[in-house]
Amino acid sequence: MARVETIPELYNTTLWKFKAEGNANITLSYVGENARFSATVLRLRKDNQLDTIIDPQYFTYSYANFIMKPLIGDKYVGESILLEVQPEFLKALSKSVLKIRSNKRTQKDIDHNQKYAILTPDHTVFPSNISPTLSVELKPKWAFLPSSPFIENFVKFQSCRFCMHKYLKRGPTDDVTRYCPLDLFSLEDKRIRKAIEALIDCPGSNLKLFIQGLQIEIGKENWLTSLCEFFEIGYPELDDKKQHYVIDMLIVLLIQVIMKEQYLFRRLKILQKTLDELDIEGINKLLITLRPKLSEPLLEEWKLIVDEYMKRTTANNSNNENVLEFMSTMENKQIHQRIYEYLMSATLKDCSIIFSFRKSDIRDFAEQKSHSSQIFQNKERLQQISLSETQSPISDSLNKYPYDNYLDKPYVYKVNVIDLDPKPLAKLPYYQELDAKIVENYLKCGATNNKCSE
Ligand SMILES: O=P(O)(O)O[C@@H]1[C@@H](OP(=O)(O)O)[C@H](OP(=O)(O)O)[C@H](O)[C@H](OP(=O)(O)O)[C@H]1OP(=O)(O)O
Ligand SMILES: Nc1ncnc2c1ncn2[C@@H]1O[C@H](COP(=O)(O)OP(=O)(O)OP(=O)(O)O)[C@@H](O)[C@H]1O
Repeated sequence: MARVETIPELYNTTLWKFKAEGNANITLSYVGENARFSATVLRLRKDNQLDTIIDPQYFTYSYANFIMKPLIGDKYVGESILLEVQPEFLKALSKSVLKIRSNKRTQKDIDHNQKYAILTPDHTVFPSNISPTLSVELKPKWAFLPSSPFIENFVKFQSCRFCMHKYLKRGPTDDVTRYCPLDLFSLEDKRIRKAIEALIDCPGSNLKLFIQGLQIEIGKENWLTSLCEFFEIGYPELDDKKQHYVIDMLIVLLIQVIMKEQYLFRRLKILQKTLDELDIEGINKLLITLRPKLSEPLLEEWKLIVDEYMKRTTANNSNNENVLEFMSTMENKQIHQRIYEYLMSATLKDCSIIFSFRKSDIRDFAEQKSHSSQIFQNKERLQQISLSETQSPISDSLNKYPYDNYLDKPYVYKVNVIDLDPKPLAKLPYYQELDAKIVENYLKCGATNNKCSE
C-alpha cells in the first residue's frame, strides 16, 4: 500500500533548498528545524509530454516500490511517502529554486499539476551528524553486451551501448570519456579502478560527489580540499603527490565498497540483460510486424509481468536459439511480455547508486535509532569498511605514500539505489531511432577498434 500523507507544516518554500536535478525530476533538501524531517528530500516531477497516465507520480512511487524494489532487493531502496501537494505550493517552489538551477535544465519546469511529491530520505547524509559525510553517486548505465539474434550490425556485439553513445553525446571539442560500464561491472579491482579514474577525469552525469549533502563539482576549485578535509589530510601545501593521494583514497574507498556490494552490481547487470533479451531491434520487429495493441500496464499487471519474467528466467529458458524459435510462434501475451520487460530493463539502465561514507563511531552501532529520519520507520543499514581491509593490490597504491597512518581508519557506509522510474511505452520509437543513430554515428567516427569486454 502506498503511504500517502498531508503534512501542512511542510508546505512552506523556505523549508526547501534546491539539491540536484535530472531530466525528469528535481530534488529539494529539507532545511527546516523539525527533527522529524531532517535528512529528507522532496522529489518533484517535471513537465513531461510523454505522461499519459493519471497521477504519474503516484504510479512512479508504486512502480519503484512494488515492482523494482523487490527485483533489486528491498535493502537497496529506501522508504518514501507520497506527500499531497497543491499547485500553489509547487509554483512557489519552482520560483524559489529557479535561480539556482543550471541553464541546461531549465527548459523543463516542475509540473504544477502533480497531486503528489515524493518525500524520501536524503541518501547523501546521515541523520545523526556525528562526523563529516562523503557521498558518491554513480549512474553506471548499460552493464552488458547484447547477444540478441535480431541485431543487424555486428558492432553492437563488440562495443557496449555506453561506449558507442559517448561518441554521439560529445561536443565538438570534447574528449571522449574512457569510462566503460563493463569495467565497473566486471568486479575486478583493476577494471573498477580504470572505470572510476575515467569517471573522475570526465564525470558527466555519471558521477557526482557530495560533502555533507552538498554537491561539489569534480575538478572545480576546492574539490580536492573538500576531499582532504573528509579524509583528514592536511592540505596547506596540496602538491601533486598529495592530490594523487587523496584521489587514490577516494578510488580505493569506492573499489572496496563496490566489491562489498557485488551482489547489487551483479543483480543490476543480470536484470538489465535478461529483461532485454531481444534488444530494441527485436522489440522493433515485434512492433512493426505484429502491431500489438499496447497500453500502459496497471500496477497489478506489472506484478504479473514480473511473475512471468521470474518463471522464465528461473526455468533458464532464455538462450538465443529459443528466442528465435519462440518469436515465430509468439502469442499476443508473450509479445506484450517482452515489450514490457524491455521497459523494465530501460529503468534499470538509467538508475543511480548513492554510497555515503563517514568515519565509524562507537555510537553507530549503539544508537540504532538515529540511522534514519524519524518520519521513516525502517532504520538504514550501516556497514563497516576500512581502507586497509583487503590484501589486494588496491591498497598497495596507498601504501606508497607517506601518509599511510590514515589507512586504518574504519568508515561506515550506506548504499541506496535511486531513480527507479517507469519508462513509458511512448518512448519505444525514440529508443529505436536513438539506437540506429548511435550505431550510425559510431561507425562514422571510425572508433570500432575499441572493443568492450564483459
Ligand atoms: O537514453 P540515455 O541512455 O541517454 O539515457 C537518458 C539519460 O541520459 P544519459 O545518457 O544518462 O546522460 C538522461 O539523463 P540526463 O538528462 O542526460 O542527465 C535521462 O536519465 C533519460 O531518462 P528520463 O528522460 O529522465 O526518463 C535517459 O533516457 P532513457 O534512455 O533512460 O529513457
Ligand atoms: N533520495 C535522494 N537522496 C539524495 N539525493 C537524491 C535523492 N534522490 C535524488 N537525488 C538527487 O537528485 C538528482 C535527480 O534525481 P533523479 O535521479 O531522481 O532525477 P531524474 O530526473 O530521474 O534523473 P535522470 O536524468 O538521471 O533520469 C539525483 O541525481 C541525485 O543527485
